[in-house]
Amino acid sequence: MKENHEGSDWDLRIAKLVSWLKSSEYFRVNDNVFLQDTPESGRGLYLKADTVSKNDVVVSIPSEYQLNFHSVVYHISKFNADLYFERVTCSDNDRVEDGGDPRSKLYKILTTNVVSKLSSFQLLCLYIMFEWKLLPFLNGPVSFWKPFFDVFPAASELKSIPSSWVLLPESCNKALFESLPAASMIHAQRIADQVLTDWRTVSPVLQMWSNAIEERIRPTVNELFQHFVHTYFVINSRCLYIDVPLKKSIADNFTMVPFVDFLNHSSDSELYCTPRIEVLKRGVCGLGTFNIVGGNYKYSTVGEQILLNYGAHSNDFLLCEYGFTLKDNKWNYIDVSPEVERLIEEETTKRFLQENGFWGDYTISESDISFRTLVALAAASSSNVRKVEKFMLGYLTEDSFYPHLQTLLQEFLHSLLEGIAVKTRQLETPEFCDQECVNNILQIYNGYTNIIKNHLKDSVLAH
Ligand SMILES: C[S@@+](CC[C@H](N)C(=O)[O-])C[C@H]1O[C@@H](n2cnc3c(N)ncnc32)[C@H](O)[C@@H]1O
Repeated sequence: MKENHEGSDWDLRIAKLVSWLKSSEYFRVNDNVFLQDTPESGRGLYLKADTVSKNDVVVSIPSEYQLNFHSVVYHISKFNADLYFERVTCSDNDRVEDGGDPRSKLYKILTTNVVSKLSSFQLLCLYIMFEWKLLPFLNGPVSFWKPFFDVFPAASELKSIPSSWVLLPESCNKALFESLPAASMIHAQRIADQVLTDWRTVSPVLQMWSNAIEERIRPTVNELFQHFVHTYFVINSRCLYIDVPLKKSIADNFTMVPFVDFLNHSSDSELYCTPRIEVLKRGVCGLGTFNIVGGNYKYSTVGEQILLNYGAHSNDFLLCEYGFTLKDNKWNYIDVSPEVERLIEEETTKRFLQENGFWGDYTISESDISFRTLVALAAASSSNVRKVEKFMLGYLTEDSFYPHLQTLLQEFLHSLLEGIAVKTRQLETPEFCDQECVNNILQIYNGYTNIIKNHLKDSVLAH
């Protein structure tokens, strides 16, 4: 991690966050844990004393301190009576009098019709960006969420996210994008395209709000876009799954939870802490109290990190969504689709695989060469289509293609290793400006190498 969080300013911000959360009697942080910052993974929670065992509550954050589609709609409705969603928008008693707060005027544009067309991401980007980045320029009101915003990561802490290299003209990592493995490059480009789509949707509103700021200090369109990208990746790297009744799409089901978002990731999904949501405790606005509870692993060594599992994610995925990679990651796999597809030279073989739904999506993980990959390689190694068809249907095993398939597989794995060696050597040249970002990519290739070597070892033993 890049930013130094040590020192009194940070301590003060954390103290203010805790004091804000303590306004609710339901806020809890386990007495046995403490917050610490390390150069490797930034802020995280660690064991201070005693133990954290299965089902022990590590953190508990009530609904009204979470940012999600429901709580944002509720907060906007305090300034806009034209925004109405049953049992979500505020009652007339909670509405803010139009007494000079600029939001009473600016939030008017967010009617029920407008808001219901926005995704969770778009609404949260819009709202957080306004309350965090623009409201401070409008003399007077302070956002309810300020203590939460004040502990958000700085833009510099999100610089390892590859989509930002292509989105931000000033990124010094632009050249690195070409060195990404294909899987990361495709994923990062997809995120960058989504950021631009969302920007196109919300930027007219943001620009209108920004025009309310005195011209002398008003952000330019370019600055607005930078704030937007920053806000986008803050949300993306810190959101947690929750059921959002107002929304249908899975991508809309998330919430942002202070303090819980200090927990770092572990690939061991079965062992470490897990979320538990108490939907009956929805409070005045929101989706339920968000608890993190201990899992099967019992924390008993003082100083060890309390970890959460973000999902069964490979290093390609972690880099693109969160901007980090793990040294050991059991969920790593290699997408070898481009390389396998290049091997299939015969047009008839390609058509045969396409017609049978076996074209593309070829992967190799530590434990498996996927069946699809074996079928495609069997088709490349044999001219006997009937035999490949029987293999496809499960009537034959890959051993029926011995020795051609096994030889082709060995050559294929060796050629993958050579390709990785070339990419790795390119990354070791001094032309790249940011070693931390380079190291993340090297760590992905290293994971690939381990997977391939494992299969080469197996195939040598098998034959
Ligand atoms: C939900 S936040 C966790 C808190 C974060 N460390 C902080 O300082 O605010 C997610 C971010 O933490 C970092 N992170 C999480 N798990 C990590 C890990 N195992 N190793 C390195 N960085 C990690 C990544 O930068 C990621 O984007």
